[in-house]
Amino acid sequence: MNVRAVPTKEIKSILSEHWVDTTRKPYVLNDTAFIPVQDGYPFTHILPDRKRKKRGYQRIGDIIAFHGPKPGPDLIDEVIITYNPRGIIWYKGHTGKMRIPDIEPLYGETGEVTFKEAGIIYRLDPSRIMFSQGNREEKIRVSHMVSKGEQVCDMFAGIGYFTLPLAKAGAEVHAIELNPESVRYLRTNCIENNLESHIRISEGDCRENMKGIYDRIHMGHYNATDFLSLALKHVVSGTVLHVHGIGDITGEIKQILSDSDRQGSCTHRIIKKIGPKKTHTVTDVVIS
Ligand SMILES: C[S@@+](CC[C@H](N)C(=O)[O-])C[C@H]1O[C@@H](n2cnc3c(N)ncnc32)[C@H](O)[C@@H]1O
Repeated sequence: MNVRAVPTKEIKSILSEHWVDTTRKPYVLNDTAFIPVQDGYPFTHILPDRKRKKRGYQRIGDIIAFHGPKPGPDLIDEVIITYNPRGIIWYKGHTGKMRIPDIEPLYGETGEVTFKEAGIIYRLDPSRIMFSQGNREEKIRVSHMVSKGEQVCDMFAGIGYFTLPLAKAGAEVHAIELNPESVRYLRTNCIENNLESHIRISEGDCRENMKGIYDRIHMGHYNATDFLSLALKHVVSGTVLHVHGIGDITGEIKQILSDSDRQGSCTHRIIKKIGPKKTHTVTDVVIS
């Protein structure tokens, strides 16, 4: 598709020009809009035809990451033209309990990136550590639930995905993480965000590191229910748990509560779609 790059703020007036191909949609990227041009008129760029179904990818700093099937050369070219990224990677999957990404580099370089999301600075190497932008709304939601001085345990802290927004919202967070490389980024990210006095980091397994009673327990792991009976040893009436999982796990949670002689109310919500008929969910459990 032949397009002309124009300033986005001029798009409204330009769309009525005679050279515009009105059968195709303009493509807008920040301050630049790419307007489809009719045959025979001058153009500044050629973009791949955009008729195909839109394929999702993440922008993690200046690296583009694809999930799902391997993208073809046309899509890779489109992404290069559109974003001029430092590198493009394809996440083939994750391995082991630390969810270490199995990636294939597709273009340019990979390596450490620093970026801001909802006012928090994150640093990580997306080719070595997972990052899910689909959890953005959930991070905002839970951080709005926090009261100042609340004692929170983040049992699967990673590089601080939830730890950092929770601490920024006023919580005192005990962040536990098994993967030493994630812990290294977690420490850096605490300093980058000036939150080191509100975050206590334990490097190791949450099964050996939880201490005392918490007001809130964050369980950001797809197999969180495997760790729920342990978490229930660190609650009192009023403690809130955010139990992540795949699909509706409220039945399983109620069974574990009952087996542990605990009672609580469960509210289940979908965070994102992760495959055909497969959803990443979170169930808020308020202990009574
Ligand atoms: C799914 S990732 C983190 C996800 C993050 N909370 C999010 O939703 O984006 C899970 C993290 O838990 C860590 N992990 C896995 N098992 C653990 C355990 N038993 N104790 C502590 N951390 C663990 C992994 O290393 C990984 O960083």
